[in-house]
Amino acid sequence: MEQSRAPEALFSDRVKINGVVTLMTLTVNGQLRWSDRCLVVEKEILGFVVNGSKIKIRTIVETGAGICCGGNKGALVRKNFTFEPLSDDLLRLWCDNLQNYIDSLGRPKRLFVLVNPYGGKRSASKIFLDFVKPLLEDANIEITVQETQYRLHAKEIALSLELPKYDGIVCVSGDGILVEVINGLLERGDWKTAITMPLGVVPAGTGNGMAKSLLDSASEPCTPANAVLSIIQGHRRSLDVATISQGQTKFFSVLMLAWGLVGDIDIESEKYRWMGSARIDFYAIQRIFCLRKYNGCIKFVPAPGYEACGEVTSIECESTGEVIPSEDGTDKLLINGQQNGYQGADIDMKNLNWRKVDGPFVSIWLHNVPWGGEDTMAAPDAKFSDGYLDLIMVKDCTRLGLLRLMTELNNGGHVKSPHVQYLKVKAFILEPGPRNDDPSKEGIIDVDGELLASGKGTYRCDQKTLLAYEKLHINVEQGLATLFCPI
Ligand SMILES: Nc1ncnc2c1ncn2[C@@H]1O[C@H](COP(=O)(O)OP(=O)(O)OP(=O)(O)O)[C@@H](O)[C@H]1O
Repeated sequence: MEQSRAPEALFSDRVKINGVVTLMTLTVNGQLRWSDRCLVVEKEILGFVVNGSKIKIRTIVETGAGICCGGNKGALVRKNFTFEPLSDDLLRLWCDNLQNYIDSLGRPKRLFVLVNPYGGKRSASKIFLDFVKPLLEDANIEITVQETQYRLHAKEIALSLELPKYDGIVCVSGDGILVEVINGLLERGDWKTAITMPLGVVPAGTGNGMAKSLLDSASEPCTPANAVLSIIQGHRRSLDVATISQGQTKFFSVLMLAWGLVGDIDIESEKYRWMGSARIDFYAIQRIFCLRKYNGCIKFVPAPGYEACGEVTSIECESTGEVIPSEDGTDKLLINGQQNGYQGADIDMKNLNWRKVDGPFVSIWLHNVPWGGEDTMAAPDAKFSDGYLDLIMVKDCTRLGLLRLMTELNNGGHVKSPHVQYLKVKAFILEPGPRNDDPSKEGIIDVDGELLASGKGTYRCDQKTLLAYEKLHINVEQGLATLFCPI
C-alpha cells in the first residue's frame, strides 16, 4: 500500500510561537508547517518583516479558512502571525530561507500604479488606500503611484515611462485606463520590449471586463483584493491585441468592438449616467422597443471550423490613407509616435480566405475576452491568447427575442440562440452604413467602451473621434501583451 510521505524539508527547526516551543518546517514545495497548521507560501504568504528577535509573517487568507492549507473560498483577509527563532543565527537562517523561496516565485518587486479617481463610482482612490497599498506594502513591493488627471493621461505616461525601473504597471481603474496604457506602449519606438511589460488591473471602473475575465478564469470573485493578490503572486498570461486601422490611423484594442445595438446602448446610455448601473438596462429596453437596423457589410476571415458563415469574397489591399487632421490636438496625440510604433499584425490581408455578410444588421460585436463587464459574459468561448476575436452577430430578431437575449447576457446563453451567429475570426473589415429606416442618420462605433467613430446625426456626432464612420480593418496579433493573472 502506498504511504503519503511528508514533503521534504528545505529548512526546519524549533521556534517559539506564543511562548511555546514547537517544530516549524519550510518544505521544498513551499509550505510553512508547524503543529497541525500549514501555509502555502505562493498563495497565502505576502511577505514578512523582522521585529527584534521575531519574524512577522504577513498572510492573506480566505475568511473561514483560518491558517491551514487550502480551505473554503471566501472573502480575503489579511492576517499576521509571529514566531521567534531560538537564536540570532537561526533568525538569519529563517529569513534567508523564506526570502530565497519567495524570490524564486518571480514576483514583481517594483510596480508603477495608475489610479483613475474619475472612473466608475469614483471609488478608485478609496480602493487604492483600502486594498492596493496595504497589500503591496505587506508584500514588500516598492510602488510609484500616479493619479490620472485627464483623458489620455495614462497613455501619455505609458509613452514615456522609464520601463526598466518597473516589473509591471497596475491600473486601479476600469478597462479604459488599461487600453490607454496598451496604446501608449505600442506607440513607443521600443514597443517590442515595452509591450512585454506585465500589466495588472484592479477593478475600480464601470466596465471591469478584463479584471472579471482574468479572475473568473480562475473561478475567483472579481474583487479588488483578489486582483491585487494575483498581481503580487506574479503569474502572467499573454493577451491578443487587435489593431483597428483606417488608413494610417490605428487604435489598439484588447476588449471589444461594438456596432449597432450594443454600441448604441453602451455609448448613448451615458445620457443617463446619473442612474448608475441601471442606465444600461433602462436604455437597452428603450433601444429594443425603438429598434434600429444598420445597412452596411462585414467581411471576415473565419477561424478553422467556422467557414460556413457568409459567402466567399475577396478584398482590395488598402494599406495607405490619410491621417485625419484635428483642430484640438487630440487626434494628433493619438496618432503621435505611430510611425515608429507597432503597425499591426504582419499578415498579408489580401491573400486570406475572406467571407462576407451584407446588412442590415441589428448588432455586430467582436470580443477578445469572455466578459465585457462584471455582469456581461459576451463571448463565453473567447480565449485570452488564441489569436482570434469572437464575433457575435445579430441580423434579425423580434423585440421579445432581443429582450430574452439580454437576460442571458450574464451567463453567455445568448450565443446559443438561433438569432445569433457566433464564430471566431482572424481578421475583420467593417463597412458601416446608415440606418435602414432613416438613411440621413448613421451609427456609432464603440471600442473598449470608448467612442471610436460617430456618423451623421448620432449622439455626440459633433465630438471629434479618432476614426471616421467609414470602412475600417481589424487584425489580431496573438499573445502580444502580457497580463498578471491569478494562479
Ligand atoms: N482625471 C480624469 N478626469 C477625467 N477623465 C479621466 C481622468 N482620468 C482618466 N480619465 C478617463 O476616464 C476614462 C474611464 O476610465 P476607467 O478605465 O477608469 O473607467 P471605465 O470603467 O473604462 O469608464 P467609466 O467608469 O468612466 O465608465 C478613461 O477613458 C480616461 O481617459
